[in-house]
Amino acid sequence: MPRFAANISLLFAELPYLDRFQAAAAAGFEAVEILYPYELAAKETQRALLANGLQLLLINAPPPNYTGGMPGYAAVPEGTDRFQRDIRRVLRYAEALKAGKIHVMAGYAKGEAARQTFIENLQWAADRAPEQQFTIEPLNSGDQPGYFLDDYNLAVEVLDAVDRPNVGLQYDAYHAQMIHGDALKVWETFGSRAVHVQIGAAPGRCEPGTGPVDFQKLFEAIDASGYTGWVSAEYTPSTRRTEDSLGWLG
Ligand SMILES: O=C(O)C(=O)[C@H](O)CO
Ligand SMILES: [Mg+2]
Repeated sequence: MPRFAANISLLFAELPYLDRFQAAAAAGFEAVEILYPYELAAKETQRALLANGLQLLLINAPPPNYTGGMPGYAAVPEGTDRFQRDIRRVLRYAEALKAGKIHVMAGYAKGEAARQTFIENLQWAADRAPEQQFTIEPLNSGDQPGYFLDDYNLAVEVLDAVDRPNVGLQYDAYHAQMIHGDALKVWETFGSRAVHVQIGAAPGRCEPGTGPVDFQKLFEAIDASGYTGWVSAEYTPSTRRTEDSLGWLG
């Protein structure tokens, strides 16, 4: 079985932010990801990680957060100044929190200029912080209408054009199933490009087992592929308490 981590922006969301770290550790997780840790000074998140012996796997760029923030500027042709400013800030957070990976969000844009902008911005970020691993993740257009990166084929075309060792694919079973209708097949086709993995059932984005994706098979395929990184649970629990949604961990 893969090593599982908790995305504490979605899991344990019934608790105040700083209480989620202890809850994740008590549930047996040793690693977490946080989509938008920017509402507090990095020091506070750092303390919570340390106090609970947790490793931080991933944060999103850009700030600020879900509520009101744009989902990135990396592919927005007129957004390059904003993109670079955001990346500088995110890198400060990532350094303070020892975040292993930064998910760079593409934003709302379409067409050739957007594609070129995305490629050049990713190259800029990759060259500015060669020690930092960056990821890109296709998001389904039902949740994010107009989001540039909405397909796994497009993601690998972009990665090939970016051609930097520190920019890779973030595979998410929920989005893969929503976009292409078969999360397992998407893994089999594109999994070799993945540097980070997230899971959630589709279409409800609840815990594994609440939709048609066969997670047992998916976990076996992930193991068989040689992927040795973390698999992060990124879903909205169907239960009131997150702990009660964790039966799939076995
Ligand atoms: O929506 C997702 O699946 C993500 O991982 C994004 O990072 C959301 O911000
Ligand atoms: Mg995801």
